[in-house]
Amino acid sequence: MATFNPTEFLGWFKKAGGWYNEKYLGLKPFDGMGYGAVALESIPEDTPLFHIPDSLILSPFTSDLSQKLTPEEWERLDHGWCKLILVMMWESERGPESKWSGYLSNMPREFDTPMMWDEDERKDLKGTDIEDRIGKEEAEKEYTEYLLPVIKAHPELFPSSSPHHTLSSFHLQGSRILSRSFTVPSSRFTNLSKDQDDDESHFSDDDDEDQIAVMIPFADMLNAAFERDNANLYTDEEVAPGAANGGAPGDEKEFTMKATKSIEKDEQIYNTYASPPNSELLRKYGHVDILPLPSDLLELLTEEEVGGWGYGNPGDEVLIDGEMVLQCVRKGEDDEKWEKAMKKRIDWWLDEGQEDMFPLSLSSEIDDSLIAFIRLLLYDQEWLRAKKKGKLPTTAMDNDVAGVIVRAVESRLSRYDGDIQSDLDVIRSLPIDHIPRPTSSTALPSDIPDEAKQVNTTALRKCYAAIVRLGEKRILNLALRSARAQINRKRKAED
Ligand SMILES: C[S@@+](CC[C@H](N)C(=O)[O-])C[C@H]1O[C@@H](n2cnc3c(N)ncnc32)[C@H](O)[C@@H]1O
Repeated sequence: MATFNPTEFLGWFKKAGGWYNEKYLGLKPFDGMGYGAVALESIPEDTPLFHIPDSLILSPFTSDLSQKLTPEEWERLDHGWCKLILVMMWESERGPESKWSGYLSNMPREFDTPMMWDEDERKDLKGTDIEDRIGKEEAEKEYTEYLLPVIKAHPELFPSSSPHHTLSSFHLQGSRILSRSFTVPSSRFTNLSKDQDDDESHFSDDDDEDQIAVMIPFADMLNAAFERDNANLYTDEEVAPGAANGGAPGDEKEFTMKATKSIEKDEQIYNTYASPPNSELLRKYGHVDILPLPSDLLELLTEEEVGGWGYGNPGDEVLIDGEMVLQCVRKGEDDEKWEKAMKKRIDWWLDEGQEDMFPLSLSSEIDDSLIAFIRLLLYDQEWLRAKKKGKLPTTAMDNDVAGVIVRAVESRLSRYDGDIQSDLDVIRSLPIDHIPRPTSSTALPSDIPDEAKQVNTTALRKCYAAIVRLGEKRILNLALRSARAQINRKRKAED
């Protein structure tokens, strides 16, 4: 992250039409977090911190790249983040001529997400929810299939000698999008051109449904940590007229970052990344959240699971795959007829807008939708009622449901190589103060000398992977205990 130059970035931002609250907000490095925003004075709640006109958002709609390609070429790029990545490559290629030059030249060039780990390091993620979601091979296929043909066909836009559109540049831009983009309705941009074109014919209602990833300069300078957010990004409809810019709103649409609480001088200004579990934090951003776990959560764990290390991410989750649940419902050798019957039920479930991945969290309650899904597969009565009334199955836990949960969780646990003890050994090999984690004004307690905080990258990656595994195993063990307790309760009642 050493490429960031705050003076250059802020100068570019203002010149390009953005506004920020110079009285209250500064940018400075935070240990283990790269740069972030800091309160220069005590900030009252609701204070606008900066705002970004829509035209300053870097997106396939705001860049001119689409006009340099044929409509067919542009259409063919309509795949995942292909358009945005190519736009970022081309705008980087243009250097100072690009409207986003001061933004792109100040973006990080190095990432610590598992996508960038070597094969050995990635093995530490075996069994976790990240294991199958890194997607390196799929991403590279996307580069070869969709981007490379356009890049090769347009040497005037993408000169062959340039470093800006190689495979490694593709990974760089992809990592930037993964960790810094915002999702907005595409109608925001299509309506923009609608107003300009004064032609409504080619805008359908469906446009409102589409969400696209875009890069919002400055908004992506804020770090985040579990339940520490004190600022939020608002669209203009959500901001009172005249609040932004400290005065009259501009003619153009814009996004505004506002303080959602009063913020003390020198405190870090945090946005929210929606408190994802550590597996998602690591996959997307390359870090994990560790906090001292509150006593009510610690009480749910055994002494062995806490292991003298009472930290974790209270927002942790493990996903149980519907396919695995189906296999656990299967009793012995089922035939083709059974498969077909189950497929019907699962199709119905999905048509009802339900997910087929079920989150378990650090709680003794089992997710209602997992129970309902199991009941749908287990009981013909539930299926007939569901189909007839168009209602989801009930969410009552009984012995058979608990039995399926036990089998599914045991099967999920068997995917890891080691046990909780081995994870704790890796984690405890690093002093807690050497693992980046947020305090209010700096990332690490300031009385630790800088040299002592230096941790080698491999050791930190190993530790992050172990923290993800530990968080998941704690949750799975807890779910196992809850389901077994249900079975025991029933047995006792029967006795
Ligand atoms: C949206 S950017 C925030 C700005 C970034 N720190 C920078 O210097 O450009 C997200 C990245 O910031 C870092 N980050 C954010 N919150 C963090 C946290 N709680 N702990 C460690 N790193 C964090 C991670 O590297 C993440 O990928």
